[in-house]
Amino acid sequence: MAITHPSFGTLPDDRIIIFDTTLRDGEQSPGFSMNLEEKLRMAEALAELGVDVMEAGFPIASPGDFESVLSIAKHFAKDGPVVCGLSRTAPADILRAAEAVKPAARKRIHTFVSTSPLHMRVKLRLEPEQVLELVTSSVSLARQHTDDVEWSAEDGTRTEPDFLCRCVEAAIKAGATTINIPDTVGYALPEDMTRIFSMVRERVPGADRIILSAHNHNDLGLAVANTLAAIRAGVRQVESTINGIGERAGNASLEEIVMALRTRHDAIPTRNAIVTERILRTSKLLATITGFDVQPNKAIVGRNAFAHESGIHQDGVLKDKSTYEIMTPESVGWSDTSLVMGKHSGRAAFRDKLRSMGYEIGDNQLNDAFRRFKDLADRKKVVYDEDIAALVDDEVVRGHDRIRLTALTVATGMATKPTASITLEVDGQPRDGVASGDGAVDATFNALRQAFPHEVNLKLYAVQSVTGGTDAQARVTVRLEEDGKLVDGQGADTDTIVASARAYVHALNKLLVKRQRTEPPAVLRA
Ligand SMILES: CC(=O)SCCNC(=O)CCNC(=O)[C@H](O)C(C)(C)COP(=O)(O)OP(=O)(O)OC[C@H]1O[C@@H](n2cnc3c(N)ncnc32)[C@H](O)[C@@H]1OP(=O)(O)O
Ligand SMILES: CC(C)C(=O)C(=O)O
Repeated sequence: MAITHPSFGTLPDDRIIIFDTTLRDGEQSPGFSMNLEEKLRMAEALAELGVDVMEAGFPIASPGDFESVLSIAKHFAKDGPVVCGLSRTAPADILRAAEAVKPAARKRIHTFVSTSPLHMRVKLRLEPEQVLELVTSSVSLARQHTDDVEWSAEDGTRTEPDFLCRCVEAAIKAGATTINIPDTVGYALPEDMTRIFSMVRERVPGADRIILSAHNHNDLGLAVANTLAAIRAGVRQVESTINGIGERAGNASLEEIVMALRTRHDAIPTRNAIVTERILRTSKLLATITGFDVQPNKAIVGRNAFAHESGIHQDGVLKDKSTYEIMTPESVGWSDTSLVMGKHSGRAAFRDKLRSMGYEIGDNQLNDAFRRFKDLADRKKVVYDEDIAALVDDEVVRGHDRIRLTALTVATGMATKPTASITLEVDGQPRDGVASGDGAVDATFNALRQAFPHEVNLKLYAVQSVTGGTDAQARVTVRLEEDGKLVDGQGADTDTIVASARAYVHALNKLLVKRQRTEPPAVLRA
C-alpha cells in the first residue's frame, strides 16, 4: 500500500528509503571520530551519493556533536536529504536534537529506548510499563518540533513479541512516522527479520501507514543478509553506513545493500535514489578522513573486489567479463582501466580525470592537487586512480589548515644518526626545526616539535600502501593525544617520511581546532 510520509510525500510501493548513519553510528567505531569540517565534507558526499536521510549525529552527546548536526542542517537549509538527530527519551535530549536539526529544509528527530527485558532491567532499571510511557512521551514531544519522527526499539530483536507490538503501537499513536526495529547486538538471523516485521505488520494497528525500518549490526556477519530479509518482509527504510563502519563489528554496509538490490532486482524488485557510480569515491573519502582503509577483499569497494588473479578466471574475463563479474566495476565507480595518467598529462586531462572519478573541487585545490600529481608522476612509474584519489582527498582534508609543511630534508643511513630539518608555515609565518632521532620518522617528528613546540602523546603510527610496488604511495595515520582529546591525522606521499610528516601536521591542525572549541585562545599553545 502506498504510504504518505511528511518528508517524502506519497511513496511508490517499491521505493526503499536509504538512511545513512555513517556520521552517527559509524562514528561510534573506536578511532573513527570526525571533526566538524570532515563531517561537513562527508555530508556533502553522502548527499551527492543520493541518501534520503542522513543521521548527522547525537546532539546531546557533546557540544561538538551538536555543532556538527547544526552545521549540516544549515548546509541543507534549502534542499538536500532529511537531516536527522538522535536522542534518548529525556526531554533535554529531544530539545537538543530539535534545536540542532531545525535549520534543515527537511528534518527528523530519531528517538529511541531499549525494549528488551535485559536492557530494561539491567541498563535502564525500568519496568516495562515505565518504558511504554517513555515511548509515548518522547515521541509526542518530538512531534511538537517536526512532523518527521522516527522511533526505535533498541535491542528490538531480543524484545518479547507482545511487548514490542505494544511499544510500536504506542509510538504510532503518539505520532511516529517511521518505526525502526534494530538488531542492536547483531544477534538475529534472516528468518527473525521475516518473523518480526511480518508480525508487526499483521498485529499493530496503523503499521501499514508508517515506514518500517531495519537497522542491523554485523556481529555475526549477517547485517546485510538480515537487511535484505527485512525488505522482503515489508521494510521500506534501511539504515546503513559507508564501508559498514559502526559500533563493534559495524553496521550493514550501504554499498553492499544497494548493489545487492540492484544486482538481484529479479529477486527483490525495488528502487532507491543512490547514484551507484559515486559509491567508490564516497568510500575512499571516508577512508581518507578516518585513516582506516577497507580490507582488500571487502565487497564492492575493496581493492580486490574486481581483481582477477588466477589464470582460469583471467581467461574467462578476457573472453567475457560477465563470466566472473556480477556487476560492472564502472557501476560502482571503478575505472575501466586502472592505468590512466602520467607525467605528460596536462591540467585539462587531470580535471577531466577528476570529474570522471566524481571529484568537483575548486580551482585552488585543483592547482595544488595538480602540482602534487606532477610531482608524483615524476617519481612514480605508474599513477593509478587510487594514487590520484589519495592525493586529492589529502588536499581536500587540508583545506583550512593553519600549519603547513613546506620543506623536509632527512639524512639517514647505517653509520649516521638520522637527522631531519623541517620548515613549516604557521599562520603564514615560516618556522624551522632541526633534530635527530632514533630513525628517520622519529627525527622528523622531533624536528617538527622544534619548529612548532608542543606536548602531545603519540598514540598510534600506522603505514599503509595505497597501491603495490616499491614506488607506491604510503598513507600514514598518526594519532595524537592531548588532555584526553584524541585526533587522527593522515598523509600520503611516495616517500614514507614525507607522508609521516604530513600526517603529523594534519593531526596537529585538528588538535588546534579541538583546542579552539574548548578554550578561547587566539595564540597557539606551545
Ligand atoms: C544503540 C546505540 O547505538 S545508542 C547510541 C549510543 N551512542 C552513544 O552513546 C554516543 C553518545 N553518548 C554520550 O555521549 C553519552 O553516553 C551521553 C551524553 C548520551 C550520556 O552521558 P551520561 O549522562 O554521562 O550517561 P552514561 O553514558 O554514563 O549512561 C547512559 C545513561 O543514559 C540512560 N539511557 C540509555 N538509553 C536511554 C534512552 N533511550 N532513554 C533514556 N535514557 C537512556 C542509561 O540508563 C544511563 O542512565 P543512568 O546514568 O541513569 O544509569
Ligand atoms: C539507536 C539505535 C537505532 C541503534 O543505533 C541501535 O539499536 O543499534
